[in-house]
Amino acid sequence: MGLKGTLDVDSLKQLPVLRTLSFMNNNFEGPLPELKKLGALKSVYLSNNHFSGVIAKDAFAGMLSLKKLYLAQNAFTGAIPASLTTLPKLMELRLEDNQFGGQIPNFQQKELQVFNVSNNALEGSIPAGLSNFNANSFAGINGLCGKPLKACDPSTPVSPGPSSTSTTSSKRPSILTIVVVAIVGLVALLALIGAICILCRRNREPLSLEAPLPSNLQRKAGIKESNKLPQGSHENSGNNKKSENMKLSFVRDDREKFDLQDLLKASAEILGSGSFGSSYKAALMNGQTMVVKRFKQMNNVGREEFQEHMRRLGRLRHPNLLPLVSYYYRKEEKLLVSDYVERGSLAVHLHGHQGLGLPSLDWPTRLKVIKGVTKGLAYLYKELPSLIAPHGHLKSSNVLVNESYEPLLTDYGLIPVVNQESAQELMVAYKSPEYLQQGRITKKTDVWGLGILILEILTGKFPANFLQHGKGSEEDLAIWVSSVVGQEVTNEVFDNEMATTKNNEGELRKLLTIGLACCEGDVEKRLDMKEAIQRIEEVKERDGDEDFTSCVSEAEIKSSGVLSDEFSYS
Ligand SMILES: Nc1ncnc2c1ncn2[C@@H]1O[C@H](COP(=O)(O)OP(=O)(O)OP(=O)(O)O)[C@@H](O)[C@H]1O
Repeated sequence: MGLKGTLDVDSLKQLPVLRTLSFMNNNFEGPLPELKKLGALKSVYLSNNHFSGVIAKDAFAGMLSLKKLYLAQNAFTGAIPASLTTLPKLMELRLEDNQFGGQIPNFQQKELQVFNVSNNALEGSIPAGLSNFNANSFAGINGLCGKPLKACDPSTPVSPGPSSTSTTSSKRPSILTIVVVAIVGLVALLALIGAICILCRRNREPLSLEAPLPSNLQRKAGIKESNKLPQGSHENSGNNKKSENMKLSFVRDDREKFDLQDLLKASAEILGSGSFGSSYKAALMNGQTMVVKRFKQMNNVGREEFQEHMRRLGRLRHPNLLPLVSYYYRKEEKLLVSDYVERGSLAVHLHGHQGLGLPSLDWPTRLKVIKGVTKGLAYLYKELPSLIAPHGHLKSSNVLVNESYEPLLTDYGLIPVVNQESAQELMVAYKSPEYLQQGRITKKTDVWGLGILILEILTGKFPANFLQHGKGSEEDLAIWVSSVVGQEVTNEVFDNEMATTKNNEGELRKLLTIGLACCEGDVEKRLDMKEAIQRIEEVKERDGDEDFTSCVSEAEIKSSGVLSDEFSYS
């Protein structure tokens, strides 16, 4: 568009969900904008402008989500910033047609798929981590050597660590390298001695985590850590029982471990405040992004029983369950840690998508979500037979969706550990008609939750009680459900953003009828989970579909064990 001038990053900071920035093919000038102020960016396209000058070494520090960076065809000079080598998710880097000098920093990211530094003034050897790229990625640079280009002269400096900015000639750096190596060696030795001293001291005086870094989880969340915590290792080697009990406990073996300290120091962002407390997104330095949910009312059982229950939840494995990764136990509060799911919750996709510029969910996607939720529930029923309501807190904000819109249930299986009083006040299971009328929860309580969810997905209406976080709104929900039940099923009932056609009308109605049967107030008349699953699996995307869809679904169910003979809720 021929835009020119400089970019005002500070004004863009007011767009917290901004993920992609593109000003390619314009006439912007001046130094590289301070992109790290927009730390959540995933893609930055600034190629073919007039940006110039040296880019600071740490210009990209902390941009842990950055996947694509296009700065080609500008007039940048100086070294390629070393902080680029620390970006865990970097997949595409295009720096061609600039005047970058010095050596290429030591890129080692395995995800890197596109890399181009051609037509710059670089020199030295190509780092081993880049040797698989095509020679075109390094074209037009005489000073470079090593795979995929010609072999290096023995005197050529080996690719430097991330902080090198050397622009010296090919002979002198070898002396420089020796000096650098000597200094690095000395520093390493001092660090080792320092570490030994610290370790010795730690044995006597456990480290306190009272020194929060700016913008870390501890400060944002106000998580109290008055107790002394165990040392860096998650496998506490000491016999100190108190320390043993203060560690972050992993319930899965297949996950890279991290410490509570790592979590507390991670840069954090609040995802939202639910009925129990807040959930935080924490970006760890090792590239993992986790969600930490704080629970204050979770003292229904003692420590041992709590731990046993967490281990039980940790053993669950199903494509439609968000796995619990680890937890932290403290008498006053518990933290449950799971993976961050980029696409967020079903609630956002159903009710908040317009504000975020997301498309509304179409009918096939909604059907897929309902089928996935059903499979996840069936699995919970099979694996947690001792729980009367194995999920217990089913609602659209507790259904996350992955990249392919496969639903992932979260906050499941928590009724046994949540304080009874709070559970009654806050958890969806306790809003069921049978609880409100007879004060009981049954094996069909989750079916009722499923029914509400189906109605919510089909009508696009937000059950009022969810808006109010479940407080004092039982009536609203009941009225809402019965008002839907009372209506004749006409097409107006359906969310008009679903873009339905004549072809799928019959199937939509079929599903709505199932949803209503799941919401039947009389528990005896309500579908049980097995019936609900079978009937939902029979729903197809379109009327008149060949039996193909249902055959596939049945095969899927069988392979997941959902409809096996042992499957029974009685
Ligand atoms: N692992 C996750 N990845 C992405 N978003 C998440 C994750 N866990 C929770 N969220 C979202 O964060 C927000 C806050 O979640 P939280 O669980 O604290 O509250 P809630 O689901 O609204 O209510 P409740 O406390 O009753 O479960 C919700 O929008 C939820 O969908």
